[in-house]
Amino acid sequence: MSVRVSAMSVLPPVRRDRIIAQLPQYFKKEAALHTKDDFNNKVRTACQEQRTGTVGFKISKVIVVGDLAVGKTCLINRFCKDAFDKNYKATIGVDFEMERFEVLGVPFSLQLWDTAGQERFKCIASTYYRGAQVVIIAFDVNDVASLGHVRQWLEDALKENDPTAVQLFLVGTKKDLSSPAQYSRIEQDALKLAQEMRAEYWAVSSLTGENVKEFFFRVASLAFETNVLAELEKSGSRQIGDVVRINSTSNKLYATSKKKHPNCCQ
Ligand SMILES: Nc1nc2c(ncn2[C@@H]2O[C@H](COP(=O)(O)OP(=O)(O)OP(=O)(O)O)[C@@H](O)[C@H]2O)c(=O)[nH]1
Repeated sequence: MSVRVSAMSVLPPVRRDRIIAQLPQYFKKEAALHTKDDFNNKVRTACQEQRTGTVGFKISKVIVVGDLAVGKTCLINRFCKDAFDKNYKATIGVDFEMERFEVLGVPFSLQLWDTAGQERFKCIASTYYRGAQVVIIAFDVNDVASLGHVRQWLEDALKENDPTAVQLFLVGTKKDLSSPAQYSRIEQDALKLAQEMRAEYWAVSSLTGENVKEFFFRVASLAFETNVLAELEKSGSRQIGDVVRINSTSNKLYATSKKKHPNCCQ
C-alpha cells in the first residue's frame, strides 16, 4: 500500500511562541514604519474570512546587512535558536534560517539571510540580496563608524531590489555594552538617519535578548500585513474568471469563473 504524504502535512505545527495575534508595537514613534495600534482592518477581516490568497504559502525574504562584527549572526541566532556566542566567527558569504509564524491564524514564513560584513566576502553576499521584501541594516551602537556606513549598505541592498517595495529596518546592536548617556547620544543620530531613509528604528542586545523577539515579531507582522494588502489589491483588480481559490479535495490552486471570491459570499 502506498501512502501519500503532502509537503504541508510533514511540517511540524508552528511553535507556540511564534503565534502573533496582535500587532507588535514600534520601538520609537519618531522612526516607525507606521504607528497604528492594530493590524489594518481589511487585513484582519481577510484573515478571519480566509481571503489571504497565496500569503499562507509565502516565504518572505529578509536580508540582514551591515559592517563586519556588528552582530548580525548573533541577532539571528538569538531569535532563531535562543543562543549567543561570544566568540566572533566571520560569516563567509551568506547563511540563512527559516522562521515559521502564524499571524492572525495564517501561516507565514520568513527566510532570514545572514550576510557577510567583511569586505572580501561582500561580493559573494551581495549576489543574494535580490528578491528581499525586508532589508535590515545593523550597526553597533558603540561604534559610530558602523552607523556612518549605513547609507552605503542601503545603496548596495537597494541596487538589487525594488526600492519602493522594500520594508527597511535600522537596528542598533550590542545595547548592553553602552551606558545610557552614550546610548542616547547615538540614538539621536540613528533616529535622524532612520527618518531620512524611511526605516523603522530598533535597538537590541543579542547578549541579553533585549528587544530581539519584539523586533522580529514586528518585522514578521509588517511584512505579513503588506503581503495581505497586496493580495487583496490583486484580487480586487482581477477580472471575472481570475479568482483564485483552493480546491479542498486536491489542495491545488486554480481559477474559477465566479465574480466574487468564494469565501466572501458564504
Ligand atoms: N556584548 C555583546 N556582544 C555582541 C552582541 N552581538 C554580537 N556580539 C559580539 O560581537 C561579535 C560579532 O558578532 P557577529 O554576530 O558574529 O557579527 P556579524 O555582524 O555577523 O559579523 P560578520 O559575519 O563578519 O559580518 C561576536 O564576538 C559577538 O559575540 C551583543 O548584543 N552584545
